[in-house]
Amino acid sequence: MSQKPFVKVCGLSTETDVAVSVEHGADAVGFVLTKSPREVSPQRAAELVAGVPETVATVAVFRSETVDQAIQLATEAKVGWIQLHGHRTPEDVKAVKAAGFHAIRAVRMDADHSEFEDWGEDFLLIDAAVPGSGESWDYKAVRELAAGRRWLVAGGLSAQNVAEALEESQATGADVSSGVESSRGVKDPELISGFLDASRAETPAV
Ligand SMILES: O=C(O)c1ccccc1NCC(=O)[C@H](O)[C@H](O)COP(=O)(O)O
Repeated sequence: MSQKPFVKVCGLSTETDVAVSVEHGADAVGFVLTKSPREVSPQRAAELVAGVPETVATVAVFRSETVDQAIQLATEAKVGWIQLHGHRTPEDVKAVKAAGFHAIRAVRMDADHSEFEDWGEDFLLIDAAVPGSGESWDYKAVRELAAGRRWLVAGGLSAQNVAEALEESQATGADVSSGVESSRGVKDPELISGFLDASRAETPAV
């Protein structure tokens, strides 16, 4: 990859983990506002967002919520971006954008090809079957399907495989959660900084 990848660290819940992500060059930080071991309230997300510089994107993540609920909760959390998992429609993306948010739409790597079409989102996020599960997959499998899109590769990434995943998939960037945790839902600052450094490393020639 010749351009610097766009890297998002997701599922943050402490000031320390947000600060480490920002200091080590994260382009986006994510807060899970849906049922998850990483769930934070919109009020807690707003406290964390207050410590994020404007140059870094703040993302609220949703799965089972309707788009109207997501917009309401994201407004309370004071984020600039909404990430939608689950079954979605082009109208959902339009509603997010019309409400003044940037949009990330998440799809499973094995979704119907029609779901990889451009619905007007800022990024497509191509993930494992279960979001936030730490499951890896064959990142090069969607390379042709996603070519020409702005998209993030996600699912089972860590400092050990992110550079290779970016190279193989030709994604615009990467998203991580489990791979920077010491146990489920508990982020590790050293793993966060290691991931961010590794995501910008060139893949060694083989
Ligand atoms: O992280 C969660 O628990 C979660 C729950 C419900 C919907 C989305 C969720 N996470 C979304 C993300 O952006 C994750 O970072 C992405 O799925 C990658 O996760 P991981 O394989 O753990 O790195």
